[in-house]
Amino acid sequence: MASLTSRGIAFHSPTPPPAAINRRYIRRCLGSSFSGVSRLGVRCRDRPAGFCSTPVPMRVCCSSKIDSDNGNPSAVKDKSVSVILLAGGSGKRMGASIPKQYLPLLGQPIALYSLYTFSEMSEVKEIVVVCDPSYKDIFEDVKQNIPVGLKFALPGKERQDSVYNGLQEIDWESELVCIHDSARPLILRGDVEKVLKDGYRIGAAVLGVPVKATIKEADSGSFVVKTLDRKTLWEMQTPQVIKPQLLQSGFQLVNREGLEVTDDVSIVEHLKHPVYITEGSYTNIKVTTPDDLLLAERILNMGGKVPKAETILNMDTKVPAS
Ligand SMILES: Nc1ccn([C@@H]2O[C@H](COP(=O)(O)OP(=O)(O)OP(=O)(O)O)[C@@H](O)[C@H]2O)c(=O)n1
Ligand SMILES: C[C@](O)(CO)[C@H](O)COP(=O)(O)O
Repeated sequence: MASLTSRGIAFHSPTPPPAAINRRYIRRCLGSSFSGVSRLGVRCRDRPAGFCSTPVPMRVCCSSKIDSDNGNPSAVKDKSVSVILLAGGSGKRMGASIPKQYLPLLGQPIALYSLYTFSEMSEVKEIVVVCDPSYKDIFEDVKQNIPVGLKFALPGKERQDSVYNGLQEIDWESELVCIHDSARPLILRGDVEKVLKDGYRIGAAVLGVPVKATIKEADSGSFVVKTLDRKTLWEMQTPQVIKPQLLQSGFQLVNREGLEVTDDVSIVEHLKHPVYITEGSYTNIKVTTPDDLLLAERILNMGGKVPKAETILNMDTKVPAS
């Protein structure tokens, strides 16, 4: 049954919408294609031990096989991570009347999916939501249901300005900053855990997936310059995890030199500090255009872990009139 909120947005909620998806369930639905076989045709667990033990920037490898945790699976301490949840964009490419991160996905605003996922992780101390003040209440309304502190920061003109504003609000005692696009609602907790561990070891790590397509470089007249070697190409996602002081130093350089970046680890790359790619999941899509909404809905419908169902069911989500 669809219910209409005070802001006139219909939220269809016949059953509690899932706030996270279950990797095992998706694997069952998709068969062996979702079993961790990389583009190189090598299963992560079949790679030789130590394959990834030397941190090399941008090296293609599978983080789950890294053995430098010294057998300690929880190297990242409890309450040592500040999450910056980016919800300050306007979603032009979606073309909706409100920013895409507040559109309902199976009855729940997109931005709340990852908020819940992070809030359930013991490593997370606080979540700094970067959003326009007129949407703050969407997060305020669920504050009492989540076990971590919520802070707010104002969006900047570009994504990198929003990250900078969020960074200024974190607790500087935190060992890691974990930056996430709220427009990526399907992030899996297991993938966050992996990228946090890699970020902790290396100083900077980013979730990514091997590029499946053939990518060509073209000149301004649309003539092919060259075909890039697909084996070396990865598509970047979020979360992107960086030690706070390193990110702050990176921002000093980027701001001083007026550099533009489209993701967060690029800031660290400018410092020539190694950045590690943690292999993530293709399902961690960024909702950018209307077809992504349909895809996200389909992926959610295939899985079904529902943390905070009572929160979602009782939620009186408000979306401001445009
Ligand atoms: N000034 C900005 C721009 C983007 N974002 C956030 O960064 C994430 C990724 O950005 P993108 O998908 O490009 O979002 P928009 O900028 O909103 O989309 P568009 O480019 O279509 O306008 C989103 O969660 C978005 O809300 C932000 O916090 N501040
Ligand atoms: C950071 C990012 O999500 C990596 O894929 C992305 O670059 C941000 O969004 P945009 O669509 O590139 O603006």
